[in-house]
Amino acid sequence: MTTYDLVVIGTGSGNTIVNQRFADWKVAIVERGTFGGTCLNFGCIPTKMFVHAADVAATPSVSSRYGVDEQLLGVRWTDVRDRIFGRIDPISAGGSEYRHHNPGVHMYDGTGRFTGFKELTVDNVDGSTSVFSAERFVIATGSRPVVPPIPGLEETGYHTSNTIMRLDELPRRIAIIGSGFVAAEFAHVFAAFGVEVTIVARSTELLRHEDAEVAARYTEIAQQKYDVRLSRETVRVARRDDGSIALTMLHPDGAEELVVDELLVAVGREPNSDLLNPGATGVEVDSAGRVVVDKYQQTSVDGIYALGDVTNPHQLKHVANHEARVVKHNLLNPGDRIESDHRFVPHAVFSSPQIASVGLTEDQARERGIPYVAAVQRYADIAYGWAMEDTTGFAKVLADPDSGQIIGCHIIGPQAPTVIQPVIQAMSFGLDAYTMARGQYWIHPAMPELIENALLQLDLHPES
Ligand SMILES: Cc1cc2nc3c(=O)[nH]c(=O)nc-3n(C[C@H](O)[C@H](O)[C@H](O)COP(=O)(O)OP(=O)(O)OC[C@H]3O[C@@H](n4cnc5c(N)ncnc54)[C@H](O)[C@@H]3O)c2cc1C
Ligand SMILES: NC(=O)c1ccc[n+]([C@@H]2O[C@H](COP(=O)([O-])OP(=O)(O)OC[C@H]3O[C@@H](n4cnc5c(N)ncnc54)[C@H](O)[C@@H]3O)[C@@H](O)[C@H]2O)c1
Repeated sequence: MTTYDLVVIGTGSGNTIVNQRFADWKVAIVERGTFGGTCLNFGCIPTKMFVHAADVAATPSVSSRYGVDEQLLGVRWTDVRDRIFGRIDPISAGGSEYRHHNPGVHMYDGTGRFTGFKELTVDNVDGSTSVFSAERFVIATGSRPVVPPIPGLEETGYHTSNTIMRLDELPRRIAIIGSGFVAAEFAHVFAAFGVEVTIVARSTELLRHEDAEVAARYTEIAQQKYDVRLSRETVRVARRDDGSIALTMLHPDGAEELVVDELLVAVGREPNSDLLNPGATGVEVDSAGRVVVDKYQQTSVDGIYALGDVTNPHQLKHVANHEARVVKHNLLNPGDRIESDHRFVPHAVFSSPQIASVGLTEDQARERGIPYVAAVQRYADIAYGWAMEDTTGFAKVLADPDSGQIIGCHIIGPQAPTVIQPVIQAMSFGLDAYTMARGQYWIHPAMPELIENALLQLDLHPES
């Protein structure tokens, strides 16, 4: 049986590990799907390219507030789509080509599953089977969309984030089941392109994992832009004779039907650990199906590491990238391993308006009995907010009242994912709120003044 020094399973973030530093290693990479994984092909990158096009399409709807009258003449969906995938598909194909022809790496195109201790069997896409062993493995198999067991869903047909961006034409009406990241981002994209969007949420508000005030503000704004159905349980989906799709939903006051042309299911993602049969090599998996790792990203088996969505509750690319760097270091330096740092994991929702967050929400701080002071700064009260005529956005900062250390920040409004970055930096490097606010220049009148002003409003004692 062939034995490798290292086998990486999954070509999303896992692919970034193998570089020239592994030139002397005998390495194999296994991939069952599209080379490059979720972020490149089905996730972060194409969605944000669609979001940018949507932001452009939405501009005329607000331009008159500046005294500029614009008109949206049309959205050429296939041109939007083909520009995006015309850029992405060649990157995926190029990466695949490189790996298949790189003499230092053996590429297996198929689904890997453990069949013994440090033994992997790959069911290759060409129908053959390969069995090999390795000293070290990296499990980087990611996650996939959850498909809820709604009667009629399979027979009717539906989209997930894997397929929705490749539609042949824009539908007139779309329903999105779910109320998280994917629902918020695609609601913006499709609505900006002129599609009638209905969000069907089980919860009483959208983006309910955000800070309560942010979730409430987003829900309020979404209700003005989309048809938002809260507290709905979809109990049946059916295809009608005219090709449209009927959803039957229960709500606290009874039942209702919704008819649309396309259906997007966006109710979360589950780890791809089941296909891998990790138990056969002794790798532990938790009750949510996540591969269990220690602070070095090592699984319960010496020499088998895991990273990204298959192991982490934060299903985010920057987290997978960070963990890939840790795993790479630990593979190359087994005597001097480093720990991954999950102290301040930020996230952003590229919805309309945009949202960004790091650290504790107010509810979390309260529930954990952590003392804090909070301050809120509205975009409407900073100079750049005047320029944008923003009336709904704000930043909330939470800090320890005694040390001034920032413990959380939550922003809803223009460029939130960019505006929050200095706060992530301050938290990561232990900079207190007052020093952060007064120890540097803040370019006037730029948007980060939102953060400066929020920090200065914190009731810190003593104010150093
Ligand atoms: C629509 C959408 C938008 C997103 N937007 C953002 C964003 O803006 N910012 C952000 O930070 N994150 C975003 N994410 C999340 C981000 O894409 C993921 O967190 C990240 O891609 C996970 O990387 P990974 O390497 O863990 O897994 P992946 O990139 O999914 O790679 C796993 C690979 O393993 C392969 N595989 C699985 N099982 C096997 C097996 N048994 N054998 C062989 N190969 C296997 C899969 O085919 C896949 O190619 C988004 C996700 C989605 C769905
Ligand atoms: N900007 C970003 O970073 C970005 C964008 C998209 C996706 N992602 C990642 O991908 C993950 C998956 O996104 P997502 O939006 O699918 O999941 P999500 O976890 O963000 O939200 C899913 C929502 O669906 C609800 N839900 C669950 N079952 C339901 C059901 N049967 N009917 C109706 N609602 C139901 C949940 O309560 C939850 O609020 C995210 O958690 C995130 O980690 C990140």
